[in-house]
Amino acid sequence: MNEIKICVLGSEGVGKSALVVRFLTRRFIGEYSSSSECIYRKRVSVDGRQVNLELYDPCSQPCDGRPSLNDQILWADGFVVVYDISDHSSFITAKALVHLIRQVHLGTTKRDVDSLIFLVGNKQDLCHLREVGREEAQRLAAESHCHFYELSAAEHYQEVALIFTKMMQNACLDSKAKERRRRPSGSKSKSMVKLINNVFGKRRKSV
Ligand SMILES: Nc1nc2c(ncn2[C@@H]2O[C@H](COP(=O)(O)OP(=O)(O)OP(=O)(O)O)[C@@H](O)[C@H]2O)c(=O)[nH]1
Repeated sequence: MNEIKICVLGSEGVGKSALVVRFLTRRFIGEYSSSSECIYRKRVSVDGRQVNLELYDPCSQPCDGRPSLNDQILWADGFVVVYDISDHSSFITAKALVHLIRQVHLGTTKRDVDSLIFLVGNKQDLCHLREVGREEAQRLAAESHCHFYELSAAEHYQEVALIFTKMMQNACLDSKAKERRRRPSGSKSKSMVKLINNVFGKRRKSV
């Protein structure tokens, strides 16, 4: 795999841009434009392998030419689904997004993307305003077989970097597994052809 596409989804203001910018620049800036969508491109090393990372941060405001949610989901290999721990409605949206991603991929690409969905509770620094319990989010992650992290883009760099790194590693493993699944059947059919040729070749000789 030479390319990994990650889409960051979640309701308005949960900190999607903050997470992406934190990962790419190590900085927390505070205010980000929400009227434009961005695809960030970066060449990264994943377990010693060079890959092109594309990170999609969609805009929450309606804007011209914005791809539909389904198209965004089909475009991506992996998903960071973000909610704000101090806003329960954002968790409900995250839950719906996790279910939608699984449905869309299982229905259209027949891909099991469970290992490539990361549910992320952001704004952990606002725990005095917490509306979403850790256990509630852990339950959703367990039911949906996806990964779960809680962090603060404002305060943590290492945790943010870990999420994106793990996601890229999983995407590479997923593509390797796919290649392996394809290869044995290819070599099996090749050896089957060889076997058939041998059998018929021998018969022809004996005639
Ligand atoms: N306290 C706190 N505030 C945060 C954190 N992450 C982001 N914010 C703030 O939350 C607000 C929204 O952050 P954005 O990164 O613009 O959120 P978004 O999800 O990209 O927003 P839209 O593009 O409008 O959907 C900003 O004021 C950020 O400073 C965090 O970890 N802690």
